[in-house]
Amino acid sequence: MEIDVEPATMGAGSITHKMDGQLGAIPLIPSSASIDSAGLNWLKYAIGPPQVDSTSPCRFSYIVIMDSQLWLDVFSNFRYAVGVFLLLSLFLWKLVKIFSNDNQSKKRSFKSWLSGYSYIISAPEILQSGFEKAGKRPYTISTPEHDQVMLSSEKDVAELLAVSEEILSLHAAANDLFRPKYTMGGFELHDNPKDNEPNIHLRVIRVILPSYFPILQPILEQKIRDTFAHELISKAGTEWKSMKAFSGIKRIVAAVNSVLFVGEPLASNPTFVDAALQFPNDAFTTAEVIRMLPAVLSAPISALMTRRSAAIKTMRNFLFPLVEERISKYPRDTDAAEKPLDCVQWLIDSIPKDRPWPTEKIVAKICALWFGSVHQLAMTLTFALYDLGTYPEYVDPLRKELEMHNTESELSSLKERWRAFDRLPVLDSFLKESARLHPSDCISVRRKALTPHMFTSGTHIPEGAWACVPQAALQKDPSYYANPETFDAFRFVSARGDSGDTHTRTSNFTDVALPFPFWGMGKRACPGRYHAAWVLKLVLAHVVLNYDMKFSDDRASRSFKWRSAIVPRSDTTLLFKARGPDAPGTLEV
Ligand code: HEM
Repeated sequence: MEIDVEPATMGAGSITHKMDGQLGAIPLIPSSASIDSAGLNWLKYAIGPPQVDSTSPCRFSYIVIMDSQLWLDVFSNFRYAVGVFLLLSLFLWKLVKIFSNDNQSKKRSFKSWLSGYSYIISAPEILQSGFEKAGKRPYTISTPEHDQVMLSSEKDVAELLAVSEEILSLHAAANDLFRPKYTMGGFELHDNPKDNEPNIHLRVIRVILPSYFPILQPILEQKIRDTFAHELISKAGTEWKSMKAFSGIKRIVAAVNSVLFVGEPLASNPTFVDAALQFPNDAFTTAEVIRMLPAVLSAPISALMTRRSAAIKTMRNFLFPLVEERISKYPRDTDAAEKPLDCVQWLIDSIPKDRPWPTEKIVAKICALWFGSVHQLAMTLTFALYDLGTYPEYVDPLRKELEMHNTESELSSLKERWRAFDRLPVLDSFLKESARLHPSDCISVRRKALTPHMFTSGTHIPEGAWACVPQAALQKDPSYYANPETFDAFRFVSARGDSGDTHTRTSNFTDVALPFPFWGMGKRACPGRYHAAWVLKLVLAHVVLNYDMKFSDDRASRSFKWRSAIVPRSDTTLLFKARGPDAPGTLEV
């Protein structure tokens, strides 16, 4: 099969060249897989999960055929069954429309339909081979909804970041992706022109929260300890306990984030935490379905799939009284020491005195922050644990480093201990290497053209098209990384070996740069990256210090792909064995 990849329009002309696609033959889905009703995983039932050959991640294939047990599983979940049914109907409807055209346009529309829809099931391969052929020149990829111009040279990306947001906008791209009008109870992600303080909530996450990391770390460690233990299921006759990796980790991340966002006691209220986890899950899944349906179906289908925004409504029902109570209980002049330490409070305290916000706006900003805070973090953490299971040779160096940290920082102040923890080189490098090779998305820095834009190189972004950076390809680019396909947890430290104390970092996990666009780039680079890196380190440290860990099986494929996303499969189980009474406890700060 051939897939179209067009070099981006250079000035007036546009050339099209073809690449060999990598769609191919077809393995079967294990029928024992069970539905993770909370995740995006229903999609694998619609197209079948790719079986990735771990030695050559680019060669994989899909199946559209399923066994009867799988169909039973799908149709036992009414909402997902409706989604699958509608998508299949849409495919058929489009095909009928195409084949009712005259011969010439039949061929043309079938080709563009095919290349757009190839993107849904093979985006990682299309993006990678486009990158290899283009050699850092811009190239264009078709998706079912719009064209994407991929930029990867220093010059093009610097220019992309400098263009005004009224021309190339992240928030407009996010609105297209997540359809918040239908999936998030009505609020929009894009900048409201009447909002004079559009960035206050971002500052809370980027600046204020990190300043409290040292004080909050012991509280978070306790939460991680408790939630982790709660997620483990004992198996009779063995010391090993099991956890469904992705769903367990999502619940751990939601619990930890709840402490940081709303504080106790709400963070321990299961109804709130469940709704807060369900809200982004519902939004992602529903947005995927309605993106592909005619606009007229967006409202009824989203109402059906989100059960009339049940999760976000529950979340808001908790947040409204919380915000109002905080405003009345802690007036501005309250001593800071008496105030709760969480994002709700810091946001309230950051609002300009002379321009108070309505409760509705505070709640909407908290929900917007929450939306970005769970999924990518949970996917990154799941992939990091997969890497720990796949490359057990790094457990010892990580343990040594963490145990030494525990001993050395026993008598230090909270701040000094946190700083030392934050600087642990092997832990930081391991996570960065895991994110480099296993990002949860092959694309970063998405910007939608609100008006047409011409780059100085002559690359043209038409209105409605997106300019993006091919993250996964850049993170494996041999011009940036030696042996780019090799997992090397010491890649970002000065020395290789397992004596953690002799290492110093050559770059940081949270650094933002073109060879590592994991956090995006420019002034929109992820404001939650310090929070994310901190939580990743705390959970990984907890696992390494307290447990031996392994996979419950040795299957090759532990993720599935949908568009440019790479999502952990819900049926991977991890096994954990406590290291015994002599093992050092969790990290002490
Ligand atoms: C591993 C976890 C995470 C990854 C990989 C990640 C990645 C990203 C990326 C790629 C962007 C777009 C940047 C750009 O286009 O230049 C972004 C934006 C954003 N992220 Fe994250 N993120 C993560 C965790 C978080 C967390 C924990 C929070 C909140 C606590 C958060 C909040 C946000 C927000 C609010 C934006 C939009 C920024 C803006 O509007 O200017 N992210 N993130």
